[in-house]
Amino acid sequence: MGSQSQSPLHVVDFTDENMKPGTGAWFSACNVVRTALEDHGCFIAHYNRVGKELCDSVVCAMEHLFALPIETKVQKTSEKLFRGYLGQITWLPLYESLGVDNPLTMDGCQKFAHIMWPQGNNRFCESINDYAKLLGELDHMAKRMVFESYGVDMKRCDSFIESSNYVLRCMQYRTVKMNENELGMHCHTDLSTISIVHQLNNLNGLEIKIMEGEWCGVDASPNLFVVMAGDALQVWSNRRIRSCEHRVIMNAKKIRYSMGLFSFIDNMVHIPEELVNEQHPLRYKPIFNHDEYISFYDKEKIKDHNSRIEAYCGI
Ligand SMILES: O=C(O)CCC(=O)C(=O)O
Ligand SMILES: [Fe+2]
Repeated sequence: MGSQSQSPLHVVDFTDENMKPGTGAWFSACNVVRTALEDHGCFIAHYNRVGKELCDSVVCAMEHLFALPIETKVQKTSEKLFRGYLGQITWLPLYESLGVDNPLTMDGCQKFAHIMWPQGNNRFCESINDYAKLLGELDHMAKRMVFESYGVDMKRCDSFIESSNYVLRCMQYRTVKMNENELGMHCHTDLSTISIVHQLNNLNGLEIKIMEGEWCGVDASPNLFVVMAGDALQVWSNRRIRSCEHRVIMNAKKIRYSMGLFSFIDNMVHIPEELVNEQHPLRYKPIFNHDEYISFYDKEKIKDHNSRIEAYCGI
């Protein structure tokens, strides 16, 4: 399964209160973000706004959620891919997940909670919504940094953010039984623009592919979040950024909980002209329909993300 190596992943410090647009700290962080996304499709955000206490209450919410009977969990269905209940998958036996649609709004959290607990569950909704909003702020900052680092107008970034929709996927990995494979989640790229992944209860497992055959583990901490480029950001960036290949190896001795905030675009995605020049000729059709791409993924089942993107919008 390839070897582990010392972390070459870039870390961006979001704990500095003075790091605001226009400052030197912001400017240098933008450069690190761009280099990291171009090199590995991801960076590690050191972000302390969630903190241990909120993490603990979200872990508690996850324990209650996944302890519900399967018949209840399967009630969360969705027309959209990967947003309903996923579990009992023969080739991914350790994995179970549930997607909360529109988690940045209290209404989204309540709609989800009502499916799981018809009488409602305020405590669950409050923790999940507080947590998702903080991840949402990180998502917005990451997008601003990406746009700024390529010199793309901030108004374009604001409309990119405004036309984003989010799902918070709550994930549980059970421990392996004797002689069972430790693969928690196969190697893949996400279909999102940006995904933020958090190893919620401090158990490692997430690995990033840094080169063919070389994997790099990510340390779990309440303050470390992996910000990954998805396929849609690869297209938006005219393939300057590559979408992040990752997997989960489940060698923990306890149930592992992780969270992913995935963002998608409602409108068309336009490749900015700032990203196209002689050195970087246009690689994809300049207008990309994110929903249509997800349907294409579902229908065509092309595993390799570069071949999939190429087949959908290559020129
Ligand atoms: O559980 C994790 O750490 C990552 C999960 C993941 O990659 C995904 O849901 O797309
Ligand atoms: Fe993923």
